[in-house]
Order: sequence, then C-alpha cells, then structure tokens
Amino acid sequence: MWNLTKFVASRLSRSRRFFSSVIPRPCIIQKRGADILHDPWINKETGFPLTERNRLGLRGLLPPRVISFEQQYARFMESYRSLEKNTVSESDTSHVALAKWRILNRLHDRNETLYFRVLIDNIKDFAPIIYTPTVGLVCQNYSGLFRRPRGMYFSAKDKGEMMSMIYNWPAQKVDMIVLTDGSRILGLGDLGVHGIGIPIGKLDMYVAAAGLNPQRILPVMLDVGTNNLKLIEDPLYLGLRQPRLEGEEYLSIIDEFIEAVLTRWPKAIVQFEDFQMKWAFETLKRYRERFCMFNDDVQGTAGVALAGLLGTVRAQGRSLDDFPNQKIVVVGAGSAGLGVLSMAVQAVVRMTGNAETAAQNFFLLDKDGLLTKERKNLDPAAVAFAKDPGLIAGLRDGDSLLEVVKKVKPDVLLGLSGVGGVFNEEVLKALRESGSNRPAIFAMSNPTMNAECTAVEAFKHAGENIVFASGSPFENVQLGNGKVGYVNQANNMYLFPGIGLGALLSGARIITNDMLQAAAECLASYMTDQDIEKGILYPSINSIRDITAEVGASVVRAAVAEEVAEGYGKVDPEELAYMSKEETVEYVRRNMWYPNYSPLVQQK
Ligand SMILES: NC(=O)c1ccc[n+]([C@@H]2O[C@H](COP(=O)([O-])OP(=O)(O)OC[C@H]3O[C@@H](n4cnc5c(N)ncnc54)[C@H](O)[C@@H]3O)[C@@H](O)[C@H]2O)c1
Ligand SMILES: O=C(O)C[C@H](O)C(=O)O
Ligand SMILES: [Mg+2]
Repeated sequence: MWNLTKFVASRLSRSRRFFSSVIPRPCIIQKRGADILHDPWINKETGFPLTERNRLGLRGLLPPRVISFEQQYARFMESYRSLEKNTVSESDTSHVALAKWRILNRLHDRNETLYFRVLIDNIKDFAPIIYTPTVGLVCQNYSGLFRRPRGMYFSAKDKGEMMSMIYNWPAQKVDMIVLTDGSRILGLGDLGVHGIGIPIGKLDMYVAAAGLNPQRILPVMLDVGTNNLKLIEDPLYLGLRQPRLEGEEYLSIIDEFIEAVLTRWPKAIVQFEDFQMKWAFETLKRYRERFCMFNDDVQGTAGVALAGLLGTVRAQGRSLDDFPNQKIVVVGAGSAGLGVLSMAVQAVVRMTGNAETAAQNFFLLDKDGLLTKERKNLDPAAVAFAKDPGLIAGLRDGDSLLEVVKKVKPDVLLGLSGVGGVFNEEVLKALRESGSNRPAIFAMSNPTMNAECTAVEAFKHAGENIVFASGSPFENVQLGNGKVGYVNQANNMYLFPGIGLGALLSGARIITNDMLQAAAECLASYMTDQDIEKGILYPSINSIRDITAEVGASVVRAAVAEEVAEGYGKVDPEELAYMSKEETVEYVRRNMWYPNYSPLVQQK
C-alpha cells in the first residue's frame, strides 16, 4: 500500500540531497568579481578553478582556460629570463636592473602568492633586485617608478589624525612593521618619502626568509619633510616639500604613530630602518624598554658583523678565545659602525670578564680620521671607542685611514662609512703588510657604488689570502689557476628576519641584548670548519629560510630564558619553555607561511 509518510520522507531526503548539492557553501572571502582580481593577496589570475569562478562572480572576467600554478610560474620565469637575455648586452646596468625590478614589481602588485613563490625559489637572483642594491636605485628614481601605493604614509600634516588613520589599513592583524623616515637610505643620504622602497624590500625579505604572512606585514613611511633640496625642488617629488622636523616636533610625530600602532595591534613588532644616526639612537633609547622594537642598522648589522668577525678568527686558524686580541679598524662612526663596536665589546667582556680593556684593540675613524679622546665635540656614543693618543707609537687624533693601518697593523678593516672607494689601493696594500696571517676586509656600505672597495680590488691589492665580505653582492673573484676568491655578503638580511620572527613567535614583550646575542651566535655557528677555511663566513642566501628558522628559534629560546616571552597564539610561555632546541626549531618552521593558492570557497 502506498505510504504517504514514506513518500514524503523519501521526497524530503531527495530534495535535501539535491539542495545540498546546489546550495552554495559559504565563501571564505567577502569580495566578489573584479575586486578579487584587483586584490593581490587573493588574486590567482588565470589560476582560478571553475568552482571559484562560478561562486565568486568571476565567470566571464577571465579567459576560459584554467592555467595551473606551475604553468603560471613557468610563464613568469620565461618572460623574466627572456628580459635578461635581451638586455645582457646593454652597457647601462642600472637600466637593466630597473627593468627587472619593474617586472617583479608588477607581479607583486597583481598576485602575491606567485610573486613570493618565485622570490623564495630564486632568492639568489631576485634578492639583489627587490632588495639591496637595486632597491637603492628604485628609491632614487621613485617619482618616475611609482604606480601603486604599498604600505602606509604618515606625514607631519597628519598630526592628531594618526589614531583614526591606522584603521584605514585593510588587514585585521599586523605582525611586523618596518618603519623609516627616509633620512639615511643606504649610503644614499636623505631620500625623503621615496625611501619607502626600503621598508617594502625589507618586508619582502621577511616573507621570503622568515615566512611572515604577507597579509600581516606593513611597510610605513613617516614623512617629516626632507633636507634634500633637489627633492624639494623636484615637481614630481611625492612627499612634503618642507625641511625635516627637528627636536620635540619630530619626536611627537613618532610618538603619535607608535601610540596608534600599539592601540590597534598591541603585539606588532616595529623594525626601525634607515634613520639618521641621531634619531636611530634616540628612538632606540626611547622605545626599547617599552615595546617590541629594534633598530636593524644598529642591532641587526652588529650581529651579522660579529658573526663574520668570529668567523674571521676561525679562518685565521685561531681559537675563538683569541677574538679579544684581533685588531679591528672600523671606518665609519655612525649608527652601524657604533652598533658593531658595541656588540663586539659585549662579546669581549663575556669572554674575558673585563670591561675596562674590552675595547683596547678596536679603532674607530669617522670622516675626520681617527677618533681619540682629544676630539672636540666627540659624540657621547663614540666616547667608549675613542683612543688615548700615543697608545700606539705616533697615533694621533684625525690620523688618516692609511696612517692608522700602517701604525696599528690591523687584522680586520671594517667599513661602514657609506663612502665608495675609501679602502683604496694604498690602504689595501698597507693592510697586506699588516703581518696578519689572513687579513679580513668587510666593505659593508651599500649600495654597490658605496662599498669601501670592490671584491676585485681587495683580492688584487690586499692579497689572495684575504677574507672578503661586502654589504652588497659581488661575484666571486677568479684568481687564476682555478683558485677562487670567495665573496661573502655581510648584510643584516642574515639576521633581521630571524630576530623579528623569533620575537613574534615568542610573543616577546621587548627585544633584549641576549636575544640579539643569541641570533648572532647562531649565525656564527652555522658554518662548518671546511667552509670557514675557504674564507666562507656566511651561508649561501639560497638557504636563508633555513638559517632564519634556526636564528628565529635561538631568539625564541633567549626570550624564554630572559622571561620576556608572553607566548604566541595558543602557545603559552610555559609550553615554549618545555620545548627542546629541536622542538623550538620545528615550532618556528611550522609557523612559517609558504605561498600556495588556498581555496577561496568551502570545499565539499
Ligand atoms: N651591510 C649591512 O648590513 C649594513 C647595515 C647598516 C648600514 N650599512 C651601510 O653602512 C653605511 C653607513 O651607515 P650608518 O647608518 O652608520 O650611516 P651614518 O651616516 O650614521 O654614519 C656614517 C659614518 O661614516 C663616517 N664617514 C663619512 N665619510 C667618511 C670617510 N671618508 N672616512 C671615514 N669615515 C667616514 C661619518 O663621519 C659617519 O661617522 C651605509 O652605506 C649603509 O648602507 C650596511
Ligand atoms: O639595506 C641593506 O641592505 C642593509 C642595511 O640595512 C643598510 O642600511 O645598508
Ligand atoms: Mg638599513
């Protein structure tokens, strides 16, 4: 007999089955149609699968064929390589570098997932384009290159408005901010608002090396004016056309910005970048105990240099305990040079327990030559490194670099002067005569034109046995007979991503000296004795993600040991404290973002 109840039940179940297959499950994103194609965080371009095209209003807005991620990747690389091939004969290298930057930047603006995948996979080729040295050229030409804004701009005219402006940023969460005021961009000086290229490049490295999520990073330009008259007079200059604010007026702008940031994102980490020395030190002093921040030029650079200096001791076949006996001449008494010496002194104090004599083998020069206690208007930050005149026979205030090298006979010459060519032929030849069994040259100023010497010059004049490092990349030098002069890149890119990542994943309240020390030691211990013997002080940039995971873990552990870790997400400080070293590295790796297209609609 026909059973009504059964009939209705079966119809209901069929219709439920039918409806569950046609009622769309909720979509993961709110946006629809062209808005999605214009959002580089989620855009997949021709890679949108048909279900997403149907459900997100994309049908008809794209050519019909779905192209796989791998095909999109190959297509991009092919166009990049063909640009390279077609421009190889051009003598204008900056023109070629900018053309490469443009093609990468266009991808960055369209599709961040694909951009970061090609960046990670080709970091050795692409870092010199999106980061140092090409990024310097980009900042110098920014008014012409500017197409789309990236990051945020806060200017002196925004005083009183910043607390509301910060909510204009579209992401709910921000983990890492790189902030500049454009006052000392690499060794290129005051580039005003055009210095925004630097925070963008640093954060690209954060994503590539530290696996920060690109939706949670924020490059920021604080425009307090510029003292660069050429820019002020340039009709296309994009910033405020007024002299830089000074004193309390300047600090009140930074204070207001920081307050706004910490109100919206109390756990965001702020990296200060390319501030002129007085503000680099002042802001570090002002904020370092108040929230999680660091100055990359002072502290990141110091750690990378210290790792290289310790590597140099090993390369000379000496024991690490011999570090305090290395005679090191630092050329450039700015934020970076002073940062390096302060950290080197801390390392000596830890080794010897003696603070009084810790700086005795370190010599410091600025644009007026050797710094001694006789120097008038000696910067307080440099006092600890100013020498007693006569300490070494004939040593006088203002001695030139050549005189200092001849008198001191150093083991290491380290340049952070921002001046290209100051390690000239005479200086390099004098270093060769220093008696050190393996002198080291760190020409750390950026970009390439500002390096204190080139790699070829160093090996030619100071001898084939030297250890060489530069801030911007140079090719290894062919010395003949199959011998290679190895070029290291002593750039803070080896540490800042790990410092930031470790601070983030520990939920550090502040960034302490021990955390920075741990980062430097981790980098220093990364190299094998065989590498070091060849003069290789730093790992290949190809392994930057791996290095950053290790550095990040060492920073997490130091934060826990110092009880400044407050935990991250569901991981509380106790859990961090229980992790072994290997478990901490694993925890860091697990939290590194990797570019893959993720589904934008719920899967069945
Ligand atoms: N490789 C890296 O990771 C790294 C990191 C930070 C800075 N840097 C580079 O270091 C350079 C300096 O940066 P900073 O922040 O210390 O700048 P800064 O302006 O604070 O300091 C520059 C210093 O160099 C001195 N100087 C100028 N001309 C000199 C000369 N002819 N001889 C000796 N000293 C001279 C100045 O008196 C000053 O003390 C820049 O080129 C920057 O790109 C490199
Ligand atoms: O940006 C770099 O390449 C390193 C450093 O931060 C610099 O200012 O030169
Ligand atoms: Mg810098």
